[in-house]
Amino acid sequence: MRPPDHGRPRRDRPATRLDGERNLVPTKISIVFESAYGHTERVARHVAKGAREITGTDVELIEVDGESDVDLDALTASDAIIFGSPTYNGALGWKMKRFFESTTKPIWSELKWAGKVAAGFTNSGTASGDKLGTLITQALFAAQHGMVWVNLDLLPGSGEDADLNRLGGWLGVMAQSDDAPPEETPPEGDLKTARHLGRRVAETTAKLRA
Ligand SMILES: Cc1cc2nc3c(=O)[nH]c(=O)nc-3n(C[C@H](O)[C@H](O)[C@H](O)COP(=O)(O)O)c2cc1C
Repeated sequence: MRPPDHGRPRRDRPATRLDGERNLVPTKISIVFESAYGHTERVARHVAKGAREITGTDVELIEVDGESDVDLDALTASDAIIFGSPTYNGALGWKMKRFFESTTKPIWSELKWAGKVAAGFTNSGTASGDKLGTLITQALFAAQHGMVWVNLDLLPGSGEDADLNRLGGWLGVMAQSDDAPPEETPPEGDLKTARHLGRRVAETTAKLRA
């Protein structure tokens, strides 16, 4: 019996891994986020930074304010949508929920976002803080829309501030802010993880478009 060939290069088709030099497929990624005090916004900016490292990726940051409606046509024109929210009471914030519900009639009823790439991130005050509740809600929303969820392909960090995947999550980015202002927290490891997710979404989106 032949051993599995996971990870071996295939010679019968061109390599599909894309990097900054080789991504010739232009893609558009929208990052829709909520943030009351700026910590989740900082995470969003690092997700954007990672995505922009992949040449040809156009990134737009859209903050939901709970009053104005998000331009759903702009999102429909995107190849990928990344969702970000603080965790409040173990779930996502109401502004994000309001945005989710605003898509049901105009978007979900015709499955207009089916096939788009999706991913998510959250920030909360404590290390766990039940952040998973937020990420699960984001992923379920994407699933109901027929979107393709991108997770984190990372081993867990050991909890040190600079560790990639410091808090050991896989469904999306988990970040932690304490009482310090957003200039000081979340720690570098969480921001690094956010950049990683941005790059991974951009690479995956370009591969799917190619
Ligand atoms: C109403 C409320 C509920 C909260 N619930 C949680 C929680 O369940 N878990 C947690 O770790 N932090 C919780 N926090 C802390 C927030 O998650 C944290 O302040 C927030 O992520 C900061 O993000 P922002 O600066 O983007 O608003 C809560 C804060 C508020 C105001």
